[in-house]
Amino acid sequence: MNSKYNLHIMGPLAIFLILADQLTKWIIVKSMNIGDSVPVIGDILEITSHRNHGAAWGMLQNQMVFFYIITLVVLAALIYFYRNEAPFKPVMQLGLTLVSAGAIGNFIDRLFRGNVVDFIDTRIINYDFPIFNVADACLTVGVFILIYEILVNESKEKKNADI
Ligand SMILES: CCC[C@@H]1OC(=O)[C@@H](C)C[C@H](C)CCCCC(=O)CCC[C@@H](CC)/C=C/C=C(\COC)CC[C@@H](O)[C@@H](O)C[C@H](O)CNC1=O
Repeated sequence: MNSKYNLHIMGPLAIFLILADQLTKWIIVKSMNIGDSVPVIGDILEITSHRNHGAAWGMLQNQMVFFYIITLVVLAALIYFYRNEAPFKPVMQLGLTLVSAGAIGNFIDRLFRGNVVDFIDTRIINYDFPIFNVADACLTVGVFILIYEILVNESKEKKNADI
């Protein structure tokens, strides 16, 4: 994992995550009615068939054109950073790959379904977290990896500057 772009790893990983996201959503659409819920781990984790016409927490309902534009801008930014900031930085490449796969997964839903299929229904420490999907999980983990990478890099650069 130390070639300049590691595309032989990140490419297949992105494709796998997008396929996993689309396959899980397809199974939910085909096998459950909207609102159906199946307990997996007590009431901590359930599979609930849900549709979101907005963004996280249902923000900006039915603003599909806005979501298309935002997603394309996000993807363009991710490609730019991958080419210009991520060479020889596998952790940053991983974060960018996860965010890209998540954005594409939800983009496919918005384009062909007009909404996003959600089904992972968790209750974390009694907080009823919004129902989400594999693409959201990729986006969120990818965002945290990028935040970590940027913070770690900044602290390293400061240390080098102090020497
Ligand atoms: C994850 C980003 C949301 C995702 O953004 C996308 O598609 C991107 C590519 C395009 C959006 C139009 C633009 C980004 C808006 C920014 C945003 O929203 C800030 C979010 C912060 C984030 C920390 C990074 C919290 C996390 C929340 C959730 C995820 O929990 C794991 C709950 C998900 C449920 O509300 C679920 O119903 C959502 C539904 O699936 C549609 N998903 C989206 O809009």
